[in-house]
Amino acid sequence: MTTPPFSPLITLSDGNEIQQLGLGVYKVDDVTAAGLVEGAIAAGYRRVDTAKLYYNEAGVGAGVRASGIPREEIFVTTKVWNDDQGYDETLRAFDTSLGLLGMDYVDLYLIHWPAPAQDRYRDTWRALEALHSDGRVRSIGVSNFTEAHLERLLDSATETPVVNQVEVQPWLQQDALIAFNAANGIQTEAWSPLGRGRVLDDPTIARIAAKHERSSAQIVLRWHVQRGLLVIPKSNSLERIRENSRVFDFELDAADLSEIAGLETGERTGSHPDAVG
Ligand SMILES: NC(=O)C1=CN([C@@H]2O[C@H](COP(=O)(O)OP(=O)(O)OC[C@H]3O[C@@H](n4cnc5c(N)ncnc54)[C@H](OP(=O)(O)O)[C@@H]3O)[C@@H](O)[C@H]2O)C=CC1
Ligand SMILES: O=C1CO[C@H](CO)[C@@H](O)[C@@H]1O
Repeated sequence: MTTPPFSPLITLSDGNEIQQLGLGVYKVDDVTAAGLVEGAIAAGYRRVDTAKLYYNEAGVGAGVRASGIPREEIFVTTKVWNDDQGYDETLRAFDTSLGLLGMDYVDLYLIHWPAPAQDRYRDTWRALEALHSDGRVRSIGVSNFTEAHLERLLDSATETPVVNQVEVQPWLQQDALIAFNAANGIQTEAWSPLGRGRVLDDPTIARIAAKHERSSAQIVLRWHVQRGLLVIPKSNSLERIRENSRVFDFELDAADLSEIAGLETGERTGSHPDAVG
């Protein structure tokens, strides 16, 4: 029994539509990924976020096929890893990813990190533009780009990235970067939206959860949704995957939003973009 899709669609600046809430699969092994993706699609998910780095592109592709839902109704994101940056290297890495996925196109291809010490992200971006123009990638974007990286990229780019996927969670709210992205027509996507599970014990979140009779995860995901961000929570449990999808039937009020705004500490659960690659 397949549940109908639950997620609202957001229109990207290239005109393509993307489900606001999708499934993240970092640290899900290849075999598990196939079953989880199939189960998530049965539960109404229509979007999966993977990467070469996650070593589960084959499992994601298998799960999509096993779901029985037509390929064009599922949105698949993958990413070029730091070791594959550069024009020719990226084209080769993309072919490998596509082969592992067992697909003939990817919906969204991202530069995983700017890796500024390598200084190859502008060449990498040219490869993404080529993949976009030949139709093998529907939308192109970046991940972990700061304002400075984006400004440098935009100086030489023909196309503007449509998505910037960055860490956003209640301790790292990224107001300035989200505003910069929006001013440039770039949709912000929140990775580790649950702070890798760590923010779920926050007493403020727990209090708001009790008030709405929801779980802490649902409160945090609803906060992302109300901020207009794309969001990709990960879980290894189908029960939690279903729980994480039930965030479109209640609303946080102004007092809740202002309490969550007060949780900003600047604490990252992942690395700073200048420190990777
Ligand atoms: N572009 C980038 O550089 C990055 C991208 N990402 C993407 O973002 C996705 C999400 O980020 P991720 O780092 O996985 O972390 P998340 O913030 O999604 O948190 C995942 C953790 O929260 C737990 N969890 C999930 N749902 C619930 C729930 N309802 N109740 C209690 N605990 C819950 C999971 O445990 P359990 O699995 O046991 O349920 C897991 O430990 C990744 O999977 C990946 O796709 C992530 C990091 C970097
Ligand atoms: O996508 C990712 C998952 O998490 C890793 C560890 O923090 C990151 O390096 C990577 O970007």
